[in-house]
Amino acid sequence: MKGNPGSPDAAKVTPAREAIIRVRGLHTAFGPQVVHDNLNLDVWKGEVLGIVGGSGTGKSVLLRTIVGLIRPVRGEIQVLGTDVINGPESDRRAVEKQWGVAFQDGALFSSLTVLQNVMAPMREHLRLSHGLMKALGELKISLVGLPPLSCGKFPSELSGGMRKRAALARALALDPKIVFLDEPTAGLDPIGAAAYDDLIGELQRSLGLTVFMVTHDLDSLYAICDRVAVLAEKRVLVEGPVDMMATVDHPWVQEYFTGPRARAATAAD
Ligand SMILES: Nc1ncnc2c1ncn2[C@@H]1O[C@H](COP(=O)(O)OP(=O)(O)OP(=O)(O)O)[C@@H](O)[C@H]1O
Repeated sequence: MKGNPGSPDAAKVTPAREAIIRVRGLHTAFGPQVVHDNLNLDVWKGEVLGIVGGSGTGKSVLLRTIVGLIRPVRGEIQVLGTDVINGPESDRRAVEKQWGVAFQDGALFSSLTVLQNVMAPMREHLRLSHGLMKALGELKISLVGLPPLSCGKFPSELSGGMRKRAALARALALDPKIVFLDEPTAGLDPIGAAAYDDLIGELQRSLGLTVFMVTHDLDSLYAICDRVAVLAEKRVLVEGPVDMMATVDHPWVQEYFTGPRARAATAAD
């Protein structure tokens, strides 16, 4: 198993792959509450990385910190080689166009239609004609498996699963290199969740995306994740392929990856 990049033996065991996201010495806190303390993480180009951990271990905070919604107390985060914490704002703005984010609840603009939602990042970052943005928006919407009819619907007129797909279409609006997903299958029935996993896997392969996915869904981990990073004790406790997690000697990791739900997910894989 690959060690935490902060560990002394990391250089020996880390394969020569390109880190598209590199987090070093991250310290995040809300007042007196420390969420991350000296957290290190590498996300490899082209992988689907699942971020797991008990409730409140800081998975969503990590995602939100990487995409610039939360300012850490200290630490370094490089995305595509750009220092997004301490570098110039213009560099951050440039790299921001290269990622898309789909939040758990979709976080779609309720007063905009699905198509207008998908076109919103294009309006902000691209200088294209309305017709071209509309055509691109419709393309993204079909890419995530939504019917053309959904283009004119408002988020409140969609099912939960459709809202998640619409959020994904918006995350793909600018042809990003990296997609951040916060609990993408939460609230979906098992068939809907499996279909969403298939979609992510297919998009990752066809578009060459790197996917950073916060999840509690063991089925997703086994179905589409190349690697898993476990958050515990305010840091990345361990990272490596999902089928190696059962060998990790840590109570939470053992319970999570060898419990009955894990056995069911492995059997279904
Ligand atoms: N904006 C905020 N202000 C204050 N505290 C926050 C804020 N956002 C998160 N926290 C706290 O940070 C901790 C980590 O939250 P986070 O949402 O990252 O957990 P999580 O690992 O994603 O949990 P879950 O699996 O339950 O979603 C929690 O204790 C939470 O209350």
